[in-house]
Amino acid sequence: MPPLVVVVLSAKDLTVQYNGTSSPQIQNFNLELDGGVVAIVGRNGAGKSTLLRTLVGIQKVGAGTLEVLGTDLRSAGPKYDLLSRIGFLPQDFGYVPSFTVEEFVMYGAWLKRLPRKHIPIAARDAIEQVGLGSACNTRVGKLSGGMRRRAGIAQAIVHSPDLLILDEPTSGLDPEQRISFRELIRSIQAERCVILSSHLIEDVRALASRVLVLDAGKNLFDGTVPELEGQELPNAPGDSALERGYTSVIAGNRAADQ
Ligand SMILES: Nc1ncnc2c1ncn2[C@@H]1O[C@H](COP(=O)(O)OP(=O)(O)OP(=O)(O)O)[C@@H](O)[C@H]1O
Repeated sequence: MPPLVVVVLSAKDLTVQYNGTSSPQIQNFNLELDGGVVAIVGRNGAGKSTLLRTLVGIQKVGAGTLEVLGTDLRSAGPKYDLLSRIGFLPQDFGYVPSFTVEEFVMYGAWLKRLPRKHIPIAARDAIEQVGLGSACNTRVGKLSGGMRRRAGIAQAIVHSPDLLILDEPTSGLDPEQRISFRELIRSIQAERCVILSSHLIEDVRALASRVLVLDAGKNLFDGTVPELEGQELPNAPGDSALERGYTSVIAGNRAADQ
């Protein structure tokens, strides 16, 4: 018998529009996902954060359908069960500056309804995984930007979510930490699906089993890293085949729009 494929996410003709804007920020977006690490790339304002915010129910679905871990995101009412299975690191995440790293991560675990007796150990584990063990008692407000982002990643993984959604997780990390972050994602990807947005092509190449190129809210490309490299057009700008493939996809779409 073939293995059972569990659909993590299914979006069909998904359209999302902020109130007061004249056109949708996400247009007819389609995606079926059953695992792996998916990287969403696109220029500033392409709609990456809007899409990720919609996947976790912060931004509402305009039209089309969206199911995440079997929950229909168009349905009304609280979605505690779904949210307890998702880890989300927004681009600009909130924190109480006076909390220590440990308190910050424990608070995240409590919000995710982890049983009280498991919280201290889960928090310690997550903090160790992001390499912040020695900063456990440091106040979050005193951390450097990159260290604070690592604390954010620890908070996102503390409840061992089935789906991890990270908005530009490596921005502000130093090269060593970016390498550690990739190792962390590799170590957790076997058990859970990861969706991340990134402007950093090396991170995409190192991590992604699937890449989506988003431009003006449209999904222009959905495939593997080698397939995106294969989109390269003659004279396309970029320092690597992947960058050239990416710029070619964007340029091809602009030419088609004119
Ligand atoms: N709250 C909002 N209200 C109205 N428009 C918004 C809002 N948030 C974002 N937008 C608009 O939606 C579009 C997509 O923005 P979004 O932040 O999703 O892009 P992005 O791809 O994540 O960009 P970046 O790479 O700069 O983070 C942009 O045109 C942006 O101006």
